[in-house]
Amino acid sequence: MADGHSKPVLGIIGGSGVYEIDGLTNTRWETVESPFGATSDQLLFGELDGQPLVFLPRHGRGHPRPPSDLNYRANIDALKRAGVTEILSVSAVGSLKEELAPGTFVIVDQFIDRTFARQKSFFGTGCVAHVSMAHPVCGRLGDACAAALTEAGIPYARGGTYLVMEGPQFSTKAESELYRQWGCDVIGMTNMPEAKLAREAEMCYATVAMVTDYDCWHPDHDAVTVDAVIKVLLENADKARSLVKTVAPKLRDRAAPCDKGCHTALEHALITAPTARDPAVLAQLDAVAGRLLKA
Ligand SMILES: CSC[C@H]1O[C@H](OP(=O)(O)O)[C@H](O)[C@@H]1O
Ligand SMILES: Nc1ncnc2[nH]cnc12
Repeated sequence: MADGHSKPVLGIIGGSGVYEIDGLTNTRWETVESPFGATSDQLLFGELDGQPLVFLPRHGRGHPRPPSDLNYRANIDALKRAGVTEILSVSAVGSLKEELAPGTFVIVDQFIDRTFARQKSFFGTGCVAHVSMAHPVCGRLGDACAAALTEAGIPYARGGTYLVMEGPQFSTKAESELYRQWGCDVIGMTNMPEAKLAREAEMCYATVAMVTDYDCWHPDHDAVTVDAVIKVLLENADKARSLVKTVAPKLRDRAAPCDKGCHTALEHALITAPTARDPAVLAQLDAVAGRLLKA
C-alpha cells in the first residue's frame, strides 16, 4: 500500500490511442477490485528499467467506454490499491491556441472543469473533505516529464490550461471561441475529475497532453473529427512511447515522498468530526484515506 514513504510506483493512465505500453518486463494484467465499482479495464503491472509501473487504459482496451461513463473513482482507487504513488495522464487534446499546433506536447498546469455528469469525490455524507486544487498537478512529476521530453528531443510547452468538457460531442464553434477568450490552451474530456480524485487519494498527478487538432475555431483547419485525432496520435505514438520510457527511470532514484505535498493533501482537509463519521463510508475509504482514518 502506498503511504508516501514507500518506493515510488508510476501509474500511467493512457488516453485515446494509448491502449498498451511496450518495453515493460515482468508484466501481468490483473483485475483490481474497488469498493467504488469496476475499473475501465484490468491493470497492467510491470517494470520499466527497474521502475515499477502500473498501466491503465482509460477507455479500456479497444476504447469501449466514453468519457462520461468512465468510473473515475474506481480507476483512481484501484491505482492507489495497486501501490501507485504518482500518476501520469497521457491524453489527446484539441488546441485552443495558434502556436500549439497538432503534434505538440503540453505539460498542463491548470484545469477549468466544465464537466457536470460525473462523480467527483471519494468523500460525501458521512465523511466530508475539502482538498486544495489551487495547484492541480504535481510540479515535481511535471519537472520529471519536462526533463524526459527534453532528453528524448520531443518539443513541448511547459504550462497550459486544459478545459475539460463533458462530451462526448465535440464543442460548438461558440463554445470553442469562449474557451479561447478565457485563455484556455487545450481542450479534452477526461482529466477532470481524475486530477481531483488523485489529489484526494494523495497521489501526484501530472498530464502530458498531446495536441491532435485545432478543435473547430481555426479558420484554416477543418473542425475536429475522430479520424483526424487518431491520425495525429498514430504519428505521435513513438514520441509518447519515448516519453514513458525516459520518464520512468527518473522516478526510480529519488525519494518517494513528494515535496510538493501531494502525498499529504488530506491532512488538513477532513472536516467531519470522528463521532459524526459513518462507518460504512469510512470502510470504502480504506485505500484513499486509511492513513488518516485508522482509529
Ligand atoms: C478520440 S477524440 C476525443 C477523446 O480523446 C480524448 O481522450 P483522452 O483524454 O482519454 O486521451 C478526449 O478527452 C476524448 O475523450
Ligand atoms: N477538440 C477536442 N475536443 C475535446 N476533446 C478532444 N480530444 C482531442 N481533441 C479534442
